Amino acid sequence: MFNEQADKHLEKLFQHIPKSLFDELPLPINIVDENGIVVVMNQAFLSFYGAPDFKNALGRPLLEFDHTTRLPIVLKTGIPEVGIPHHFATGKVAVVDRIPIFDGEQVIGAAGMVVIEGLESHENAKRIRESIIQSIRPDWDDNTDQRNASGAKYHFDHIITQSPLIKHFKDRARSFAATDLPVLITGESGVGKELFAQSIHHHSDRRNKPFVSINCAAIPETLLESELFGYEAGAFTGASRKGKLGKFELANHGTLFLDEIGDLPLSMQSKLLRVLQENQVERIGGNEVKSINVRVISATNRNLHDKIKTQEFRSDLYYRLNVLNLNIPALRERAEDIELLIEHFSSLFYQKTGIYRKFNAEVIQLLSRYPWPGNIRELENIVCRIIVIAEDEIIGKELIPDEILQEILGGFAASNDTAEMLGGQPHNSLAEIIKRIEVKIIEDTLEICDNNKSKAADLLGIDRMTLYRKLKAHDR
Ligand SMILES: Nc1ncnc2c1ncn2[C@@H]1O[C@H](COP(=O)(O)OP(=O)(O)OP(=O)(O)O)[C@@H](O)[C@H]1O
Repeated sequence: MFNEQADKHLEKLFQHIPKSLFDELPLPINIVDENGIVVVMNQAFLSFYGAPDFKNALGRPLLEFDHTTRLPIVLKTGIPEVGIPHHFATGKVAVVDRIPIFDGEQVIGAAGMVVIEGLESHENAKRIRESIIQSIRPDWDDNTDQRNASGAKYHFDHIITQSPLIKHFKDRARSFAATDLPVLITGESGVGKELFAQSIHHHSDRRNKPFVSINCAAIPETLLESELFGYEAGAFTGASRKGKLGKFELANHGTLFLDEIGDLPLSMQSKLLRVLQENQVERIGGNEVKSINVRVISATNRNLHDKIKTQEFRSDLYYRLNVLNLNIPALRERAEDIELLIEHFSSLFYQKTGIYRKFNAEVIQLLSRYPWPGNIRELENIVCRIIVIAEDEIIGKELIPDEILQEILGGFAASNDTAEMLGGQPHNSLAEIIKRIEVKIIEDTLEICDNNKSKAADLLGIDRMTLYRKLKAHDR
């Protein structure tokens, strides 16, 4: 079943398959245009879906008919999602592929294909599926089998973003992957430094070799040396009888990710520098020197320049590690990603649990004003926390945790610039300015709390009587 608008998409889709076969394809397919409007649905899809009114979805937004669809996300990210289990709104569960359709660099639509059990193993269906994927994106490399091959779970497709800034960093990181040089990734906690490190490994020639990571802040100083370099049998009291391989040896021919490198104790810094200079390790208690071939990616949320000034970090080690550099921006510097990430994490939650919740526009707007000190990790955590307690399908602002609301309100006050507070009259007294700020904060809080004065008083950390008194004093 398809309408006239479908032609453009079908042209792309059917480079290798005659158009007339579309309705006979045993593979359930639906296709949306760049606005998420359904332009194609084949008979197999309608039969699979089993909801008779679904054929009315043609020409309408897919989301209206199936709130569980991730095709709108694929439209935004341009990233294929292949072989993913999906719970449909009808309760059916199937393995699906979601493929963006490109015209040059531009995403002009997305196709959803149901790869049902049994159908997947059917040779014909498999061939057709591969042919469709190839015709949509001949250069696309099906990555489903690459996961976990090396211990790196993530690759660039997992970095969800619509921010030009992050897209730029992804491009830069891709070009770093083509080299074998050390990379230092800096940025606040939770911005995705490890995601970038794993993606670089995955995109490099070392992708089928190990990706080994060590958190330099989490391991006690006394154990760090044996963790990094290993030890021989009976090297010290309490050592294992068999000895132990260090992370460098484990990562041989692959990538070693040194997380929280800014917290590496000084004593270890000189040992690490020596290994990096000589490309050789010697296990504790051993007398054999072993050559190693490891690419090092390190990350830190510390300011290493400051640490060098205070002599807590060796400058020679810094220059060795910081040949290529990525400084990942905080989430608040790319607020345009917040809505997309909320959708992404709600959708992941849904895939895992079958619980579907949608954040309303006001909540998204409020959360976009929160500074997210814990960045994406914090956002993911808050999205899950809210979904778990939400009883209704649509999530409203009353479910935003109080501590987050308080921060948002503080932000409102700070963002009211001085000129506005001065009301255009530079000769206002300080008391007048403070009064204006107070009125504004109280008004914003009441608005957020739907005029519920007890809740507003709670958020402002004052008792209800004080709030009434202030409202009266300000003629509100
Ligand atoms: N752009 C993104 N899209 C989707 N998920 C993301 C993105 N960036 C980060 N995440 C997720 O956020 C969490 C934190 O990311 P990650 O561990 O890479 O951050 P980090 O900067 O290394 O943190 P830390 O400094 O605390 O080690 C992970 O669950 C990661 O998968």
